[in-house]
Amino acid sequence: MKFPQKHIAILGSTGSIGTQALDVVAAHPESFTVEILTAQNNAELLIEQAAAFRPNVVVIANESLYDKVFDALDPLGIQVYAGAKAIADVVQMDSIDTVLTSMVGYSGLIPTVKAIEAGKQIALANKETLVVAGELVTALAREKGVNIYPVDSEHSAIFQCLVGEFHNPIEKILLTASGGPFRGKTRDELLHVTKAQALKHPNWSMGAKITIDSASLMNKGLEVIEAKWLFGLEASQIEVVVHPQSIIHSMVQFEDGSIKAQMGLPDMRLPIQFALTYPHRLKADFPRFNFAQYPSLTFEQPDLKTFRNLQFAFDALERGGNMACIVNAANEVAVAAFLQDKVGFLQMSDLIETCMNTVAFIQQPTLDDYIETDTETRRVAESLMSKFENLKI
Ligand SMILES: NC(=O)C1=CN([C@@H]2O[C@H](COP(=O)(O)OP(=O)(O)OC[C@H]3O[C@@H](n4cnc5c(N)ncnc54)[C@H](OP(=O)(O)O)[C@@H]3O)[C@@H](O)[C@H]2O)C=CC1
Ligand SMILES: CC(=O)[C@@H](O)[C@H](O)COP(=O)(O)O
Ligand SMILES: [Mn+2]
Repeated sequence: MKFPQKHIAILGSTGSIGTQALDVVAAHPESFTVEILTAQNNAELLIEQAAAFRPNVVVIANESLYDKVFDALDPLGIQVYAGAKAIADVVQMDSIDTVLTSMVGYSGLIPTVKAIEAGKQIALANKETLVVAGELVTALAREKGVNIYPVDSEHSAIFQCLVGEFHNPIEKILLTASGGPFRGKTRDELLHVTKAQALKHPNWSMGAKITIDSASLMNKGLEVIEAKWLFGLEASQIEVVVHPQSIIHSMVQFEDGSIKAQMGLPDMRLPIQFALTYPHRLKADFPRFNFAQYPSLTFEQPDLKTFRNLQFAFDALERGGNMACIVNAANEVAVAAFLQDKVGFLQMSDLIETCMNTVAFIQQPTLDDYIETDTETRRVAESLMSKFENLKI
């Protein structure tokens, strides 16, 4: 079977996933045409990428940067738009068949919904979309006959284990977690950790938000929720296993007890490429794993009492409705505040817990309810923050 050329939009092309996606494209120019690139603030890199990959369209979300991007790219015949609404509009263009959602945070939700409504295939890096509105988004994808291919390394691993097994029920998945830079630390030791320490992930180089999420195990919590919606699982079928080396990217256990694992060196280009090329595997020169260099692969249980965010994610799954949307919005405010030295590391969890107990719960949310919940949670979280700032340890 020949791999058909894909016409892609890369949302968040200037980020960690976006730039690695462009590396994948550059290595296979015959397989991909980049039609659309988008970014938030990094106009210089967006212009540079557009000059190299010659998309038809670019969008800069920050409207104040429109003139700068337009002046650079209009002479190249590239259409330039600005604003969040423009991102949600361009993903519906006829010229594309696939959208890689690699922007960070809640900003991914509406463009992903619009792309699915237009029947585009989704390569999903933006896990927050499924955390906020997984039930709605996956139902819409089924209705429109759209596939959502996971980019997140763990979910790609699970997907790769399931190829050839789609008719076999999953008994459970084993979602691996590195444990982050603070694995093994006590709450007392976490009281005074700095953002510089939290930004040092042991195995992966990623954007700031997901790196802080990894340090607090919120990333694993978001991934538990992401896995539920991608693979149609109950919370009881999702087990988190700490695996500090990040070589086994996750595992699936079937009903006969067999466990399949997907392994490799930590390198996001592989899951990005597989999400864009499934069911094909394109030849790639990513560095190969060598067992002799890893004589010991180790496993341990997560510490949910110290890293409370992971427990909150399981609680949110049990509550259902808009609870995961509340957790996500509170976490986005908490992480931004931690990165600005406004709250301490452990206070991020306190902020999320208070929002979970404060913001109105809705059992059957509509898209408008999710949007309202996100806005309301941010309002509550910001107002709580002023109190937390005074208490900062
Ligand atoms: N990095 C990784 O290895 C992995 C990432 N993911 C997920 O992929 C997503 C992207 O992560 P990552 O690449 O690390 O993030 P980065 O912060 O590196 O990049 C984010 C991208 O999104 C753009 N962006 C930021 N805010 C907005 C906004 N409000 N509207 C539109 N665009 C915006 C940024 O533009 P600008 O540069 O102009 O600010 C940038 O292009 C996240 O959801 C993350 O959880 C999942 C697995 C692994
Ligand atoms: C590369 C990737 O998928 C990240 O989500 C990574 O998994 C973060 O690692 P931990 O959250 O396990 O520390
Ligand atoms: Mn991951």
